[in-house]
Amino acid sequence: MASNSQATAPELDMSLWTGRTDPEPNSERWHQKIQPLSPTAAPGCALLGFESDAGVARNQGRIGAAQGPSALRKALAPLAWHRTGPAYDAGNVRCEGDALETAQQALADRVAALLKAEHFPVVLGGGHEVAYGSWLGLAQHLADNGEKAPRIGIINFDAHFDLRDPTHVRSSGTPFTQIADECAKRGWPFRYACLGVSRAANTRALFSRAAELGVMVREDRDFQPAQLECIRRDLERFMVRCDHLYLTIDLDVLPAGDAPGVSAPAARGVSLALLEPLIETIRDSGKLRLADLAELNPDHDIDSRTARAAARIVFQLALDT
Ligand SMILES: N=CN[C@@H](CCC(=O)O)C(=O)O
Ligand SMILES: [Mn+2]
Ligand SMILES: [Mn+2]
Repeated sequence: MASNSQATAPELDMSLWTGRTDPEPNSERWHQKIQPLSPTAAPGCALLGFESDAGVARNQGRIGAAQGPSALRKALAPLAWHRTGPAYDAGNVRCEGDALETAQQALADRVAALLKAEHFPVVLGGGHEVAYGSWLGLAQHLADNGEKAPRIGIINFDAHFDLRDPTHVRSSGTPFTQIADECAKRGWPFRYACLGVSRAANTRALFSRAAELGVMVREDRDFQPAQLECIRRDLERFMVRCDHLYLTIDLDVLPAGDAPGVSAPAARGVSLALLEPLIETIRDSGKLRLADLAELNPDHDIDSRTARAAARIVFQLALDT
């Protein structure tokens, strides 16, 4: 629960979960199966919204991602149900005004509680400032469990490194530098893979910082069908060196035509057809503890394309058979 008045946890609103109902047996859709999270719920996939675009505003981007969680739920609601385990709606954490740090801490507390209850949290952003709160929740949980220096692997599908200098402004452009700083403070290794990076959208300073931090980088142009197996093998080598994985997907990694509803659309991007097999590899690794989706901005979406792509990714991540 949010611990103060600046980041509130609005009542769970299940009214977004509507859609087509088929009369045949075995024809359920997400809106018929998802349940409001209760404290005694059996372990399952728990969706938690992060209603924030304060980080995007600070990063001089196009605001609107605070409405992302609702748009994503609406797009997921009518999708067919293929899970065996339960799925829950855990409500939202809302960032009030510019109170980003408070909201990130509230998100971390909620994520840590979900992990403690053995759920698989999928956080629905929100700008990519969601990543700092998500990671902090996993870190809190692992520290509470007595892990001294957990090897957390962060896998970010993104056109951007989001490794800007956070000294003066902490924003949607700084979460991974903030995490690197936090890891250094704690004496934890920082393991970060950033896949789908656009060279044109990231300065030389950002490439240098990525190199200094030992980031695994694959550019958007590396994603060719013939190279997919090679990228998968590299990713597997990265994952072997980690105990726990945190997957974060910035929807601006997709081509702008597929995902116009983001703050900073990618001129080139990587298609979902190429990303999906890698997401499945990560899902099936046995190490994935937490995932989030960032930057869905319904104000700039066209015919819910971005929301539908995001929902498809959540659908895929939640498959357990
Ligand atoms: N999360 C956003 N990241 C990008 C935005 C780039 C832009 O607005 O053009 C970044 O800071 O690099
Ligand atoms: Mn991005
Ligand atoms: Mn990003």
